[in-house]
Amino acid sequence: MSDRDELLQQIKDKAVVHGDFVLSSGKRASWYVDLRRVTLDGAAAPLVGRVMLDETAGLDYDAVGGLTLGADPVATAMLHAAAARGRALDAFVVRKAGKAHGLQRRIEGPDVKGRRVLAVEDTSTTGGSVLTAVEALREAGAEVVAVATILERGAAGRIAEEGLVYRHPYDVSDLGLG
Ligand SMILES: O=P(O)(O)OC[C@H]1O[C@H](OP(=O)(O)OP(=O)(O)O)[C@H](O)[C@@H]1O
Ligand SMILES: O=C(O)c1cc(=O)[nH]c(=O)[nH]1
Repeated sequence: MSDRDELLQQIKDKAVVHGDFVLSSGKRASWYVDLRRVTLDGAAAPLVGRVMLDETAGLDYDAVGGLTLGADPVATAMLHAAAARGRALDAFVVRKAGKAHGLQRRIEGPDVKGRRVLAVEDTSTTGGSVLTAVEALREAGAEVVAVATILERGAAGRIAEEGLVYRHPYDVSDLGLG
């Protein structure tokens, strides 16, 4: 089975839940995809790294990250998958709010100023979270070359409005949902 097919099966088996949920945006939904159960799973996380690298092949970036928390294990999975392929890729974490002590950084990790970066998420419904990360990255002087998520849940139009390239290996139709 290909990495892409294997990861899709892992998502179906481990992350999809049905019920009545309030989403990050405040909207309600009858299904939820808890991708943390995949991105923090020992068998699935390496697949996340490889599939997301493959999905973004051809884009020129050397650092990856997004708004904590969902983006964090996506970025580190990509970092490790890249290292296994002999490619140097840094990761970063965008805080939801600035930090008042220590170095008072909003974006943690190697400096992103002047670098070509990829903004990632586990999933994107309205695009609010990933676009918050894009804004913080631009403020910090990074060039955001694209946005990438594991699962596109409805944000494609909003991301396109911002003129950003958007890559995602799966959307809701792959899960038979929506
Ligand atoms: O496209 P959006 O409408 O922004 O929704 C998607 C966001 O919702 C989830 O995070 P959540 O806000 O639950 O926070 P967490 O990452 O800290 O768990 C998910 O990880 C995305 O970041
Ligand atoms: O919109 C969200 O908050 C959201 C949807 C979803 O399926 N999974 C998730 O982690 N967040």
